[in-house]
Amino acid sequence: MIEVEHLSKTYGINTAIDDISFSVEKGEILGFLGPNGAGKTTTMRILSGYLPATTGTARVAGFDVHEASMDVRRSIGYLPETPPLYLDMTVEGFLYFVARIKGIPAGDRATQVNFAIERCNLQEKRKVIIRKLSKGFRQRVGIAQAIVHNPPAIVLDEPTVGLDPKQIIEVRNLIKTLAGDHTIILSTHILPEASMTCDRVAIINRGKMVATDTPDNLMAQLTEGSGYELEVEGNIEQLRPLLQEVPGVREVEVTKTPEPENLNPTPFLVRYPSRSRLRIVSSPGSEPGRAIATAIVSAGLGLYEMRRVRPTLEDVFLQLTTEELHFEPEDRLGDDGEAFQSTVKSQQSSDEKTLSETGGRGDGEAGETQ
Ligand SMILES: Nc1ncnc2c1ncn2[C@@H]1O[C@H](COP(=O)(O)OP(=O)(O)OP(=O)(O)O)[C@@H](O)[C@H]1O
Repeated sequence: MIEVEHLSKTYGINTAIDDISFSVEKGEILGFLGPNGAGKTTTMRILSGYLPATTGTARVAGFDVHEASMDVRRSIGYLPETPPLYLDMTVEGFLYFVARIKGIPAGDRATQVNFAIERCNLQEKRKVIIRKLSKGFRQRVGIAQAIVHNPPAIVLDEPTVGLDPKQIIEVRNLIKTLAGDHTIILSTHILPEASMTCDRVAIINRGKMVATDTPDNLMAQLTEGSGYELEVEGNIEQLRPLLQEVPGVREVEVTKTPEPENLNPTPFLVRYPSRSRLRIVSSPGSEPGRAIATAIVSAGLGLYEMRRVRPTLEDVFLQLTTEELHFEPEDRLGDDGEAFQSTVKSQQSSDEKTLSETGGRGDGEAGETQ
């Protein structure tokens, strides 16, 4: 549905995007991630026909953005970071206005406006002046104006920025319901949002595409950050060499040692002063959890908590977009610009398997309400 090939854009001497290529299949939601100034908005504006590229091609629904820009505009709905709303119009009046601007024939406008109002759940607000709406409802009106002509593709630039947690969930759910019928590109800074909402993500840094894959695949291949956190009671120095011998264990770090009772100034604040906390880093692809638990129990120590730690999309993002990359050579971008084939399974908290006195944290939606 959307195909981008070797797209570049320069502003004077400043290269905003540099030879990027990607595609989005029909019905897919692609998350477009990148730090500030990475080139996301520039790419989205080119795709939406609002900005010419310097070199390269982009096609939406088969139409070239340069050669058939009017067809492209008919095929795409664009929600810029700041929704273009006329605050003194009613929701309905504004959508009729947009429908006319977008060239919808007069006889079809009522149907199309009703379609957008229903899809965005704005029925109760259709007669309300936009100025009086909350930011969340204004964002829905912004999405309604993007879909009023029922385009096959939708481009949303930071659609949840500035919304409160409840509004974020509502807009996110709305985006999910639009997928399937529509192909969606969604830029966001909220990485759990990308994990939860998007089928695939594309990560752009300094104008270059550094990764495109499903969030799960990207996370699954991250070499750093997999391991376990444990709470153990007993002689930790006796245990440490045993753990280091377990196949798949790369590093054992004691993060909290037992506190000598006479040195503990506030014993009532420390529930378990005799226990240690450990962080174990496992080798990529290994699964030493069972052997770790066996080693601890066989050594006669108490195992009170064992929690798997998995890299998150945030870890992937940081590794790909910070200066000091820590990848092994085979995990880096190839010199030929070949996409990064990388990184870690499942989002950290939702899949954490906790073996604990108090049970699992079960905070898989931790990012949801931030
Ligand atoms: N009109 C312009 N003139 C000159 N430089 C521009 C212009 N628009 C964007 N740039 C530059 O191009 C680069 C990419 O900007 P762009 O807005 O596409 O990034 P972004 O990823 O959307 O950033 P953000 O997340 O902050 O919105 C930046 O270095 C920016 O300063």
